[in-house]
Amino acid sequence: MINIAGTVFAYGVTSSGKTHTMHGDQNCPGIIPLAIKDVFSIIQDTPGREFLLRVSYLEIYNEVINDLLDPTGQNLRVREDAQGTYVEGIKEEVVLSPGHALSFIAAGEEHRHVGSNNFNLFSSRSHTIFTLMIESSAHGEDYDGVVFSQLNLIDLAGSESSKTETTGLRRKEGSYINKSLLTLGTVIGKLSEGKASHVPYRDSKLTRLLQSSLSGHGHVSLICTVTPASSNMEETHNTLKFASRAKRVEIYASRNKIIDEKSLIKKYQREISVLKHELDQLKKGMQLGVNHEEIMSLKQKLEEGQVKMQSRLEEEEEAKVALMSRIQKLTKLILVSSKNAIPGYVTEATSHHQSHSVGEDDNYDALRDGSLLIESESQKDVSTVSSDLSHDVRHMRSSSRRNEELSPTSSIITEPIRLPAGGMTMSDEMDLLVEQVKMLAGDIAFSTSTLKRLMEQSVNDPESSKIQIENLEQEIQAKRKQMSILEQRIIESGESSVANSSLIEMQQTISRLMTQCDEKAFELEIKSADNRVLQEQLDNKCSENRELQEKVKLLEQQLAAVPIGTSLMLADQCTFGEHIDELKRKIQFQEIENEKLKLEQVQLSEENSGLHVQNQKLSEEASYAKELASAAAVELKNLAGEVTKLSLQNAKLEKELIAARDQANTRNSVVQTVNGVGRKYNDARSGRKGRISGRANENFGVGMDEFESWNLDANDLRMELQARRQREAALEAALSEKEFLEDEYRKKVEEAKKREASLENDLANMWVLVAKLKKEGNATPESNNDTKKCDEDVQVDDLKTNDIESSIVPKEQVLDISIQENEITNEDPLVVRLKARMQEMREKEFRHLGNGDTNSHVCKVCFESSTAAILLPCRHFCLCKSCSLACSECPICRTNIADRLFAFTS
Ligand SMILES: Nc1ncnc2c1ncn2[C@@H]1O[C@H](COP(=O)(O)OP(=O)(O)OP(=O)(O)O)[C@@H](O)[C@H]1O
Repeated sequence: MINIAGTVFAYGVTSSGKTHTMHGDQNCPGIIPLAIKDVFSIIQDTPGREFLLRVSYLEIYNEVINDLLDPTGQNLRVREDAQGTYVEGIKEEVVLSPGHALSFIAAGEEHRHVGSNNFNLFSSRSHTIFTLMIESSAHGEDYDGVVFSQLNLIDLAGSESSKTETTGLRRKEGSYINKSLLTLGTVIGKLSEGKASHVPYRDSKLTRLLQSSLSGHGHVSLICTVTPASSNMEETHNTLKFASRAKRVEIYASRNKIIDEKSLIKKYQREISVLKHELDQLKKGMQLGVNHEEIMSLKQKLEEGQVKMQSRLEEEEEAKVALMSRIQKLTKLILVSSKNAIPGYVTEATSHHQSHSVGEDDNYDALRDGSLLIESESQKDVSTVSSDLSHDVRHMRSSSRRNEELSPTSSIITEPIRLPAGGMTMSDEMDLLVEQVKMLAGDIAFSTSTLKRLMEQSVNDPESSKIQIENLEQEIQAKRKQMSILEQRIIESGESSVANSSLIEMQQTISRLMTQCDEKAFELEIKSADNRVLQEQLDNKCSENRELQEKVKLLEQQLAAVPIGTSLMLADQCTFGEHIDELKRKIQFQEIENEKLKLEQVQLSEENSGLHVQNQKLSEEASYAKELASAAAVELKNLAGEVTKLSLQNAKLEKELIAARDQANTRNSVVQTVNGVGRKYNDARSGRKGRISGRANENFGVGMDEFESWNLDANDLRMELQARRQREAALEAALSEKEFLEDEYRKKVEEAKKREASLENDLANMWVLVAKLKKEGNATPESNNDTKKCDEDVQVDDLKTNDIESSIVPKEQVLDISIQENEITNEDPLVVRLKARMQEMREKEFRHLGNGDTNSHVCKVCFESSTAAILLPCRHFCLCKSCSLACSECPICRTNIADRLFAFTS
C-alpha cells in the first residue's frame, strides 16, 4: 500500500449510495475514513521508516476544478509532468493523525456542491477526489531514497436519467455529470478492449486526472452501487454493464518511483540537519561566551543598565528559540512509528517530543475536545510536558488555521510558565514592584488631575472644596511616599538580585524568555500566514490592475488609431473635458461590448457543449447503425450465397431439363426416322412408279420429272409437320386433363382424411357412451339396430349426470354419432381400419407405468394400485380406470380426460 498508488471510486446512478459508501456516517464509517485509519495504522506498524503525509481535496464541478481546502482555489488547471497529471496550485495540507485528515474532509465538504433532485435531497453535483500523498524513507544506513505514493478516494456524482426531472442549473449540472461519466465509460471500454487504440483521457477532467491510475500505475478498485428501485432498472443494467467492462481492464500496478530530490520529506530532513548544525554552533558560542568573566562584566553592565543586557540575551535566545521551534515544527511533521524509537536520529532529550508519533492521536482528539490541557496536567511531568504540548498545539495550529478554532490554544499559549517550588523569583518580585509603582503613578496622576479640577471649582465655592483639596493633597503625598519606598525597594532588590542572581535563576529567566519568544514566533507565523493570504489577494488585485492597464492601453491605441486630422479638429472644437467624456463613453461602450462578447462566449460554449453531447449521441447512434449495417451485410452475404447456390441448382436443373428435352427430341427424331423410313419406303415405291413412268416418258425430258418429285417431297414434309403439331396439342390437352384429375383426386383424398379424423372422434365419443352405460349397469347390447334405445339412455343419463359429463359429450353430438353408426356398419372396411388405428392410439396412450411395465401404480384419487393408468401430458395426474370416469379434466394441465377415456373400454 505504501509503495503502490491506489484509487478507489464509487460509481452508480443518483441516490444509489455512492457518498454513503465513500464517507459513511457516525455508526458506519465509509471507505475514506477506514482507508485513512488503515494508512496510519500501517505507519504505526512500520518501524524504521519515516513518513510524511499530505492531503488534498478537490471537486470537479461542471468541468471546473475547485480546491475544497482553499475556497480561493477556483478553476485550477491540470498539468502533466514525468510523474503524471497533477492539479496546478492545489493546496496540500500535512496531516498528523486520522482525525486531522478527517477534519480537512469535513471542512472541504462544506464547500462541495450539493443540491436536491427528485431522487436525492443531498445529491452530489460534483465529483470529488480526496488524495492522500505518502512520502516515506528509511533511516540512516538503510536509506534507499524517498518513495512516493498516493491514494485517491473518489466519490463520483451519480449519473442521471431522463426521468430525473431537472431544470435550469440542475439540468446543466446533470449534463456535465453524464458527459464526464460517459467519457469514463468510454475510457474503461477502450481499456477493456486491450487494444493499443487511442484512449480519450483528455475528453473530461475526471479521466484526465485519473489517467495515471487507470493506465496502470496503481491498483484501482471500483465500487458499483445500484438501487433496487424498479424505476432505475435501466440505469442499474447500465451500471452492471459498466462494472463488467471495468472488470476486463487489466492493470499491472508497478512500484512507485523514488523521488529523492523533489520530495518534501527530504527537504525537511535537510533543513533540520542544517538548522541543527546552526544550533550546535550557537550553543557552542553561548557556552564560550557565557563564562564567569562575562557574567561578572554582565553584572557590571546590569548595574549600569539591565535593559541593555537583557536585550542582548533576548536577541541570542530569540535566535536559538526560533531555530528550536523551526526544528520542532519540521520534525513534528514527520511521522514515525512509536513502537520502535530510533536511537541516534534525534537527541535523547528531544526525541519524544520532537517527532510526532501516530499514537498521539489521542492528544489531537483531546485537543479538539478542548481537554488537552487537563490531560497534559494530569501527566504532570510539569513544565516540560506542558511546554512541549503547547509546542504540539502550536505546531498543529501552524498546519491548519482551522484547528485554531477547534482548540482553546489561547489559554495554552498565554499560560504563564510554572515557577519552581519555592515561590517567586527575584525578577518576578521586581516586576511586581514595578507594576505597583506604575499603578501608584497612575493613581497620583489621576488624583492630581482631580485636584486641578477641584482648585478650579474652589474659585466659586472655596469653603466646600477646601477640605476635599486638602484630603487629595494628603492622599497624593502618601502615594508619593509609597512610590518612593517602592522605588527604593526596587533599587535594593535590583542590587540584591544582581548580587544573588545565580546561573539557575538566569536559566529560568532564559527559559521564560524562550517561551515568550516561542509565542512571538508563533504569532509571527500566524501573521506571516495572514500576510501570505494578503499577498495572494494583492497579487490578484495586481493582476486585475494589469488587466485594466492593458485595457487602457488598448483603448489608447484605438484612440491613436483615430486620424490625426480628426483628433486635431476634435481638439479644436472640444474642450479637454469633452474629450475625456468622449473617451469615457468609448470605454463604457467598449465595456458593454465586452460584456456582450462574454455573454455570447458563454452562450457559444453552452451551445458547444450541447452540440458536443449531441455529437456523442449521434456518434453512438452511428456506431449502432454501423453495427446494424454490418449485421445486414452479413445477412446479405448469406442470402447472396444462397442465391448463388439456388442459381447453380437452377442452372443444373436447366441443364438437366435441356438434356431431358434433347433426349425427348432424339426419341422423337428416332420415331420420325422410323416414320421417315416408312415414308421413304412409300416414296421409293411411288418414286419408282414415277421413275418407271418417267422412263416411259423419257423422251419428254428428265428435268421436269425431278422438279415434280422435289415438290412432292416438300408437300409431304409440310403435312407431316402439321400432323405432329396436332398430335402435340392433343397430348398437352391430355396432360392438363390428367393434372386436373390428379388435383381432384388429391382433394378427395384430403376430404377422406378429414372424414376419417372426424369418424375417429365420433367413434371415441361413442365408446365413451358405451363405457358410461356399462358402468350404470344399464348396458344394452351393442347393436347398431338398437341405437334408438341407446339414445334414450343417453338422454336420461344426461339429465342425471353432472356438468362434467355433459361437457364431455354434448347430447346433439351423441345423437349425431348414433346416426353415423346407423350409416356405418362394423363390417365396413373403413370402420375396421379406424378401429385398428384407434387401438394403436390406445396402446400409445395407456401404457403401464413404472419400470418394466410390471409395477403397479397408485391412483391419485382412490389410492388403489393399478397396473394401468392414464398418463396425461403433465405427467402428474395418474388415474385408475374407475376414477378416471369421475374426472372431466386434469387439474394441472387441463387436459380433457374424457377424450382419453375410450382406452378403458378397449
Ligand atoms: N447502505 C445504506 N444504508 C443506509 N442508508 C443508505 C445506504 N445507501 C444509501 N443510503 C441513503 O440513501 C440516500 C442517498 O444516498 P447517497 O447520497 O449516498 O447517494 P449517491 O449515490 O451519492 O447520490 P448522488 O449521486 O445523487 O449524490 C442517503 O440518504 C443515504 O444515507
